[in-house]
Amino acid sequence: MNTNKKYILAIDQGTTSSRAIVFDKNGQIITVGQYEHEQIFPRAGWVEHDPLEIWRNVRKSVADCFSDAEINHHEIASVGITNQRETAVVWDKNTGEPVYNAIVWQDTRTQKICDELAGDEGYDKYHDRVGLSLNTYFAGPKVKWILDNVEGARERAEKGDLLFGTTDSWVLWNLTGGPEGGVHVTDVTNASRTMLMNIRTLEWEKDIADDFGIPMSMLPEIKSSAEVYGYGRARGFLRGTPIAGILGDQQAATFGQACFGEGQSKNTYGTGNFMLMNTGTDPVFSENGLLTTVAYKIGDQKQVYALEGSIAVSGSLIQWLRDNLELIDSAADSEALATSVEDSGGTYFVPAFSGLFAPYWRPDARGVLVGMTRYVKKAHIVRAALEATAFQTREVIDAMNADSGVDLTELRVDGGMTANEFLMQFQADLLRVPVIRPKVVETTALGAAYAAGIAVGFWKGEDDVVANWQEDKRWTPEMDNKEVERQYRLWKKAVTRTFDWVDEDTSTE
Ligand SMILES: Nc1ncnc2c1ncn2[C@@H]1O[C@H](COP(=O)(O)OP(=O)(O)O)[C@@H](O)[C@H]1O
Ligand SMILES: O=P(O)(O)OC[C@H](O)CO
Repeated sequence: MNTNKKYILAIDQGTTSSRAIVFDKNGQIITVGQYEHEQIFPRAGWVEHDPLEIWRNVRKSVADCFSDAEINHHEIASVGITNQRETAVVWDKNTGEPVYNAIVWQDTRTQKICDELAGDEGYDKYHDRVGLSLNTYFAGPKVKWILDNVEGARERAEKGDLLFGTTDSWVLWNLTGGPEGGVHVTDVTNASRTMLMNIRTLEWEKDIADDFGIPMSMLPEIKSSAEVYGYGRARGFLRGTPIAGILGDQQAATFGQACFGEGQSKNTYGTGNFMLMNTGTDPVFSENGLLTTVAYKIGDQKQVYALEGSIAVSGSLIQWLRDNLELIDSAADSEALATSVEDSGGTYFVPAFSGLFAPYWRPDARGVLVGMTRYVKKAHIVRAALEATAFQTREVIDAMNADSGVDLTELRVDGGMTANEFLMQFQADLLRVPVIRPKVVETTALGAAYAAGIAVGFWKGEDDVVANWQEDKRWTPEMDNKEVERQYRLWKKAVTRTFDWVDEDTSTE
């Protein structure tokens, strides 16, 4: 291998921002470029991003990295891409113009589409083939919505002019040349979030695509998570550089956290919360509201599966307290406020803003703040909002335990909210096991970097990932168990108050 190649570049196209991060051989961060993009809320329940803004931000993030560290593409061995999953982009392959904004994973406008597809057979009708139940969360229904609602889109799609991709595919296609030879590919982990891929064969299910009215010509080619997909376009910053890793962001974090053994788990605390448990080389089908997903596939090795507990709203509740209620000036302020009071003053905040995801999957739920009295101050509400993340995680872990029989002995954590020490301590209290944060908390980008590095021989394999992983801090349970169970019981009672809120006549379109 060429010794000039000292680094791997990871592009993390997340829900709130796009980042580029340069890593060295020890998995340490050299430099970061980051740009936030606009969150577009055209109606209640709708969430969109501008794909062109995202692509612009990716380019700017890469340029910032190169200028900060005074490096160029000659020193980059390969590029890995990781991304917010399920967010659907449809664009014209001749012009590179999106036909509509990206419809984001949190968006609930496709409820009617899911109801109609479910018909008499129910929401689980594809579960055995794709590992998922019909839900607004996944990409397939969003593509159908675009084809059904954007004028002329279906005809253009049927003519073969339109392409679909999650944001990994969108970024890869643009990086590799766009209309001039762009590569239209996704990886198995992202494809496993569309409802269109067979979870065992890792191939598109034509029957299901037909049910959704999605022409096969729109779908990207499904490849492994670590192989060379293409090379940076001639006039870009990454000219000639192999793009060699793609993992959906939660799978990338699982990889970056070195969860390679069956039963090993990580929990990422970002916009939402996503816990994944490695279940080995055969899919496990949940009976407790978890998703079956592909964790990773390295080149032509057999794929590894995971059970996933997805929580739609965690860090975004803190953003909402900041932006919509203006209770705090910054997300970090939530910690000082929460610890200025002894407890949540009897309040419980269930942020069912997009319905409830795991383990309930209740699209009819909406957010509630219960237990309010005149005693309650803003600090109690902020504390309840932080505690909500930990309670939701406990519910997911209970479901994991029921499905897998694995008793968690520790939890590896990462993501923006793990900066909050109060939350981490409360999490350890609720779970009764140590919560452990690694030194590099950018595990999402790191996981994609590892996949890309392994594909080109920069790293040898998973052993290098394990060797580079280092513990930074751990929180151990302190709260009295009786008190934990009392609060957890009240939390569950609060959850039941969110159900059945959306009536037949509530518009979701
Ligand atoms: N100190 C903090 N306390 C609580 N929440 C925080 C803190 N710092 C960041 N967050 C939350 O973490 C989220 C950002 O985490 P990040 O991992 O960057 O998210 P994503 O990858 O989903 O864009 C935001 O929703 C923010 O509100
Ligand atoms: O971009 P994040 O970190 O909020 O992750 C989004 C998830 O991939 C959605 O499934």
